[in-house]
Parts: sequence; C-alpha cells; structure tokens
Amino acid sequence: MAAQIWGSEKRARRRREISAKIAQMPELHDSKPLPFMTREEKIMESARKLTILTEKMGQIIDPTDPAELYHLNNEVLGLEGNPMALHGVMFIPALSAQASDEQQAKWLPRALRREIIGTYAQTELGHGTNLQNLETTATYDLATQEFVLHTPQITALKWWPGNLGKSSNYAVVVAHMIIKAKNYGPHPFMVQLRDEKTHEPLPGITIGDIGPKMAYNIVDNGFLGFNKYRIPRTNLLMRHTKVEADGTYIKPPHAKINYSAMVHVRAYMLTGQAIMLASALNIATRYSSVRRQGQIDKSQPEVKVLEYQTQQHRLFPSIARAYAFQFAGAETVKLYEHVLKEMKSGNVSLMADLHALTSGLKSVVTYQTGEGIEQARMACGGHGYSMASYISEIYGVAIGGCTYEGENMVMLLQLARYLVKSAALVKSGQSSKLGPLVAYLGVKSEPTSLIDRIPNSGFTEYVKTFQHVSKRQTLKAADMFFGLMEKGEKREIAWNKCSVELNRASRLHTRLFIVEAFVRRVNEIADIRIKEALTDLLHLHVNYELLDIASYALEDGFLSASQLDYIRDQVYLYLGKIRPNAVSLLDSWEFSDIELRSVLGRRDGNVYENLFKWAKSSPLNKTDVLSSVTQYLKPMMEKARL
Ligand SMILES: CCCCCCCC/C=C\CCCCCCC/C=C/C(=O)SCCNC(=O)CCNC(=O)[C@H](O)C(C)(C)COP(=O)(O)OP(=O)(O)OC[C@H]1O[C@@H](n2cnc3c(N)ncnc32)[C@H](O)[C@@H]1OP(=O)(O)O
Ligand SMILES: Cc1cc2nc3c(=O)[nH]c(=O)nc-3n(C[C@H](O)[C@H](O)[C@H](O)COP(=O)(O)OP(=O)(O)OC[C@H]3O[C@@H](n4cnc5c(N)ncnc54)[C@H](O)[C@@H]3O)c2cc1C
Repeated sequence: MAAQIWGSEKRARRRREISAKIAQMPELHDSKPLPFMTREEKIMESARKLTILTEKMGQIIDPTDPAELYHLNNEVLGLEGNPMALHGVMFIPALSAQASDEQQAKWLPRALRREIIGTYAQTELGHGTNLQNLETTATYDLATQEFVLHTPQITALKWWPGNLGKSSNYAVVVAHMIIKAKNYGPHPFMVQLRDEKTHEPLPGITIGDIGPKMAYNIVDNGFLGFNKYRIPRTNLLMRHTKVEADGTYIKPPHAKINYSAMVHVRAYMLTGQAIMLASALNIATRYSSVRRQGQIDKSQPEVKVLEYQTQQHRLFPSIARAYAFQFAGAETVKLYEHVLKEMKSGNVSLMADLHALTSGLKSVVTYQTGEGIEQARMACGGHGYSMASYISEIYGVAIGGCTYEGENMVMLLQLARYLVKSAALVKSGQSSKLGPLVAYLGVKSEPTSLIDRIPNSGFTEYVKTFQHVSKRQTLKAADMFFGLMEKGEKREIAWNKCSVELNRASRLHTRLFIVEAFVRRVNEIADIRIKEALTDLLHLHVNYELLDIASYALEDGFLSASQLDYIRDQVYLYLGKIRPNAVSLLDSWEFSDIELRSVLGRRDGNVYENLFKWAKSSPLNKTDVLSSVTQYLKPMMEKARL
C-alpha cells in the first residue's frame, strides 16, 4: 500500500531508508518537544538542524530528488516551516521558470549551494489577490540602465512573504514595471536585500518580521519596503519578457507566464495537504483504537471508541479523501511538469487548462483537508485539544493553504471563468472544441441516474452521476450569467451576481476530477489485496461524496429518494467494511514517530504513559510553586483571609 501512496516500491523503500537513517542521527531530532519552545527557540532549533542538513544531506538523500527532499524536510524540520522554506518552494522554482539561461547560470548554482537564501515577495499590505493593483513600482532609468524599486505608501509594503523577515538575503520581488511612463504590469525582479557578509539590510531597504501567526511560526513571514532602491536592468527575470537597454519591451508568449511560481506551489501543495490530512487521521485513528469509553452492549466491557459508527463516520470518509487527494495530486504534478517543459520551449497552449485545474483543486483540497483535520481533532475528545496530539498545529498549517497561493473563493472563480467559456462552446454547438477535462460538458446524459439499477456497473454510474450534476450546475450558472448580460447588466456586475453559483460549479467539477483520479488509480492496480482494500475505500468515497452533494442530483430528479437510501446504506456498509483495515490504511503512509511529533498518536499505543510523561516535562512543572502564585495569587488569598 505504501507503494501505491508514494508512487512506487522504490519510493516507499527509499522513504523507509531515509527515516531509518534519521532515527540514527540524534543531532537531527528535536532537542525537546516543539510545543514547549518559544518562537525564538523554535527558529533557532530549526536553523541548527538546517545547517547540519546542508552538510549531511548527501549522506541521507539524493538532493536532486524533490520527493526525497520533501520527506527529509518533514521528518527533520517538520511542518511548522523552517528558515529556508520559501527558498525551495518558490524562490528556486521562480528562478528556474522565469530567469533566462544566463541569469540562471549566475544565480541558480549559488541558490542551490545555499550561498544565498531567497524568497518570493509579491503580496502587499493592501493587496494580495488583485495583482493588477499591487503598488510597488520598478521604474526604468534609461540613463543608468537600472530599475528603481519604490514603495509609494504604507499599503505598498510587501507583507507576508515567508522567510522575508529575518532569514532571506535575496528575493524575487513582484513590482509594476514602468518604462517611459508606461505601466507594463506586474513583473518579477531578482533583488538583493541584505549584505552578504553582515546580513544587515542594504541602504534603501526596510525589512522585518510580521509577528506571530495562527501556526507556521518557525517561518519569519516578513514586511519589506523600498526607498528608491536601484537594481540593474538585467535583474528583471528575462526568460519570457525582455527589456532592452534602450527601454524596448519584448512581451512574453502568454500574458500570465510570470505567474508560474504560484502555479508550481498550487500543483505541489495537493500532496502536501494529503500528507497533513493523513497525519492527523493517523493520530486520531490510532488513538481511537486504544481509547475505551462507554459500552455498545451494556453486558459487554467498554469498547474502543473506533467501534462507534459516529466515530467511523467522522474519520473514514476523510481517510478516503486523503488517498483521493494523494492520487489526484500525483496526476497534477505530472501534468504540471509536462506543461512546464512545454512552456520553457515556448509552447503555452496548456497553461489555461493547468491554471483552471490547479485553481479548483487547490481550493477544494485545502478546504476539505481543514474539515477532516478538525474532525480528527474532535474525535480525540479532550486529548485532541492538547498540543500533545499535535493536531491543532497540523490544522493551523494546513488551513493556511485556503489563503496562500490565491484565496480559495478567488481561485474557484478562476476555474469558473474556464467553465463558463466551456459552457459557451457547448451552447454554440462547438462541443468538439472542449478540452479533455471538460469534454463531459458536451455529452448528453441519461434522463436519470442508473446507480443501483445496473448490476456490476462498478463505478461507472457514479462517475456519470457526478458528471451530470457538475454539467448541470455549470450550464445553470453560465445561463444565469449570460441571462443577466442579455438583460443589459455589465459583465463584471453580472459575474458578481452569479459568483456563488459559479463557485458551486467549480467545486462540483473539481470533486468530479478527484473521484475520477481515484477510479483511474484503482483500475490500474494489479495486486489483488491492495485493489480490494482501495476498492472498499473508493466505494465509501463515491457514496459519501455523492450523499454530500445529493441536493444537486435530487432537484432535477436525476436521483430518486430510493437511490439516495441505497447510497446512504452503502456508506454505512463500507464504514463497517473499512473498520478492520482503518489503522493499517493510515499506518501504510509510514509516518515515523519523529515525523508525526504526536504524543497521542505514537506507534506504540502507550497513550496514557506517554501523556503523563509529556505533562510532567512541561516547563511549568519544573517547580511546585510558580512566581505568578507567590507574587500575585498567594498575597490575594492571604489578603482575602484577613
Ligand atoms: C514531491 C515533492 C513535494 C513537494 C511538495 C511541496 C508542497 C508544499 C506543501 C506544503 C508547504 C507549505 C509551504 C507554504 C508556503 C506558502 C507560500 C505561499 C506563497 C504565496 O502565497 S505567494 C502569493 C500568492 N498570491 C496569489 O496567489 C495571488 C492570487 N491572485 C492571482 O493569482 C491573480 O491575481 C488572479 C489569477 C486571481 C487574477 O489575475 P489577473 O487579474 O492578472 O487575471 P484575470 O484578469 O483574472 O484573468 C485574465 C486571464 O488570465 C488567466 N490566468 C490567470 N492566471 C493564470 C495562470 N497562472 N496561468 C494561466 N492563465 C492564467 C485567467 O484564467 C484569465 O483567462 P481568461 O481571460 O478567462 O481566458
Ligand atoms: C501562511 C501564509 C504564507 C504566505 N506566504 C506568502 C509568500 O511567501 N509570498 C507572498 O507574496 N505572499 C504570501 N502570502 C500571502 C497570500 O498569498 C495572500 O494572503 C493571499 O493571496 C490572499 O490575499 P489577501 O490576503 O490579499 O486576501 P484578500 O484578497 O484581501 O481576501 C479577503 C477576502 O476577500 C475576498 N475577495 C478578494 N478578492 C475577491 C474577488 N475578486 N472576488 C471575490 N472575493 C474576493 C476573498 O475571498 C476573502 O474572503 C502568505 C499568506 C499566508 C497566510
């Protein structure tokens, strides 16, 4: 199963080897539990491990393999981030995709050797989503052949970029490029921020940390201001766009090609989210198979809480989602790598499809991951609320994904643009022009769903039902939009008035893609035992998801009430079937105790001993009487007794 999750036998084996090596290297372990550290201590601890990794990485992993790097990162540095998180996730990808060969030769080897640390500075205090209204300017000075970076007012301060505050000395900065008083829109520039020897900010640069956040606090998200700060013309990233010495602008082959670093993260973060969801579920499911509370049959002893149907219903559909996200994520990364290769050689024809797909997936996956993690936390009762479970930290980090790389509502609306264009093709009889991901919009569906009507139809009728509701909602939202415009509404106003319905269409389309990715994967599996276990999980997935969106299929009578009863019964049937495999389905992800960082979810299952040991090690328990008591509470009580 690990091979299915991680993509191949070899990958699963390598993960085990890497975990085993790390287990033997105490210098790479947390020196004490992270929840007992201050933010400064965590940052220090992370930097300590990071420098050891830089020395020893080659002994543990193949540093050119992103999957091995990611695993090493999760084990040693953990999900709360590290001082170079953005260096690998965005700085290097931005340089790789947007710098010219000559620029790459100058900067990439230095970045890869970690001679310099970089980040991606785009968002500002006043604008994140609406890139067209960013305020930082890069004005070309023809006389010196330099760009002058400037922050015209407080709202133009860069705000949020990870590791910008304290760790990075370089950044890819996005600024509006102005040449001879003409604004060419946001463009990426390579900018040095700090002196390479002293790490002091360079003159003209104001920089710092934005303060503690809901989670992800090892990362020093930062602010940055420029006071007429000059950089050479050749620091504009020039793979696709060029500015010649005389100020001549050569436009890129696609207007949004400079957005590629964002698409990169959107494509890769899906598996990151799946891992966080599976981690939280692993903790909760292990704990639920140890925790005994109450009786189902009063004549019998107390049961493991995992025996309760409500507990299974809380956890198992999310287990199915974690697998589904992992499989959909793997497909998306493959597509991304393909499009990136094409893009580098000038073929931009697939960019729109990739953008639409990743926008939808990013939104649905992060939202459902957050839901699943929070349910996992509640499923642990009181102990879920303790940092000993570590689930609240996992939640805090994962939920950030709903916001970063494009706020979810906004990204769903990006997919909706693509769906509406596709709907227009269908309506004008040009269905043959539809891309493969939306081809179903042009296919006529049966009048009613055939779920429960055709024996041994596998998952086909489920997929057709998802297709039907997605198509119907897309056409309905598009009709609403076109209708408003026909009535004379301005395009943007009409769009806003339909945006809730449009986003519903985007979610349904994305959920269809996820279901199809799961079906495709199960169909490929040769090992009969693995296929059986995953088929059970897929049954739970299709029935649970369909029940969740049933109102869309009921409103036009595509599903009947009796079919809905059947679907509901299937959910209960598969909850029971999955119960014996539940812990194994999560243990198959092979997270080590080091990586999970959860006292509650340790592999040994000694929950109570581990919790008591953990509580005793709390810094508050170093002394029996705290100074808060001697200084304040004791005098208060004494005064009251007089
Ligand atoms: C195995 C290895 C595993 C490795 C795993 C690593 C995974 C990591 C996992 C966890 C790690 C956690 C790390 C956390 C790090 C967090 C880092 C966070 C960074 C950031 O947040 S950076 C800032 C991100 N900011 C945004 O995303 C801003 C969002 N806004 C936008 O993107 C845009 O403004 C917009 C798209 C909403 C709108 O842009 P614009 O106004 O310019 O365009 P429109 O007018 O709306 O559309 C016009 C047209 O363009 C099309 N379009 C838009 N974007 C694209 C694109 N990217 N590609 C192609 N086409 C695009 C759009 O669809 C329109 O087309 P049509 O006119 O409809 O045809
Ligand atoms: C953990 C974390 C890490 C980050 N790292 C980085 C980084 O490394 N580099 C970087 O540059 N940035 C980074 N960011 C910033 C992040 O990319 C932005 O916060 C994000 O893009 C959302 O933009 P915003 O904050 O402007 O939200 P806003 O756009 O102000 O969103 C507020 C509300 O307005 C709604 N809204 C906005 N526009 C529309 C619209 N057109 N239609 C409908 N509704 C709309 C949204 O849906 C939301 O409900 C990070 C953020 C976080 C939380």
